Amino acid sequence: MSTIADIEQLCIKVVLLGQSGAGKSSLVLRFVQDKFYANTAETVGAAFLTKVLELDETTQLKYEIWDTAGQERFRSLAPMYYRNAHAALIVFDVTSRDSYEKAKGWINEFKEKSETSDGKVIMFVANKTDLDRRIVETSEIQKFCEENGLYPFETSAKDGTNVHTLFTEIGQKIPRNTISTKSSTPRMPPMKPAKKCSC
Ligand SMILES: Nc1nc2c(ncn2[C@@H]2O[C@H](COP(=O)(O)OP(=O)(O)OP(=O)(O)O)[C@@H](O)[C@H]2O)c(=O)[nH]1
Repeated sequence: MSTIADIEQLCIKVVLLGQSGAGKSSLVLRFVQDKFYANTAETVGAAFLTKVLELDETTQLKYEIWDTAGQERFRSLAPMYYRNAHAALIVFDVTSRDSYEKAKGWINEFKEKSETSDGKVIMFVANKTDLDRRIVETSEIQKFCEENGLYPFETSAKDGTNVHTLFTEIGQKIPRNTISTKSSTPRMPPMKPAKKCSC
């Protein structure tokens, strides 16, 4: 019957890495809930959030997002969260050179230790671009990304600039053959949630 649809769900694992205060949790909350909080509690260990986007009538993209804690005392936990991730968002605060330098330090660690197969996507995310006391300039970031094969992205979790685009681009850049899929059982409209994937 034409009203029965098979919904395929593609699951991608995304991890956020970067110094404490860079705005990792704020970016995730902007994407998942479209909210921003001026005062946030520091992340302890990691937080896990999901969001499902409809790609078309028969395909959903499920983001399984690990928002890691930036405090140094949690650093040794990070491999648990970035292992087998399809994509990493390495985030820094454009008003802090220290935050930028710390972000650079995450790149090799993720490249070498994430154990993700082909098609690893690394977004180098310059956050807090709404602030006028910016220190790390776009030209410097672009040059660094060109030299290191990264995708540069400028965002503001506060005003929402580029946040949705950042996450949708991740979905587009990850090669489809590296993403696990699960077809839901056939179902009738109105739509029920698709069967959960196991990745
Ligand atoms: N102006 C501005 N402030 C931001 C932005 N993103 C985050 N903040 C603020 O920066 C502070 C830290 O943000 P968080 O999202 O908690 O930072 P985090 O990287 O998750 O920090 P940890 O959990 O400690 O690793 C909070 O006060 C946020 O409100 C932004 O884009 N613009």
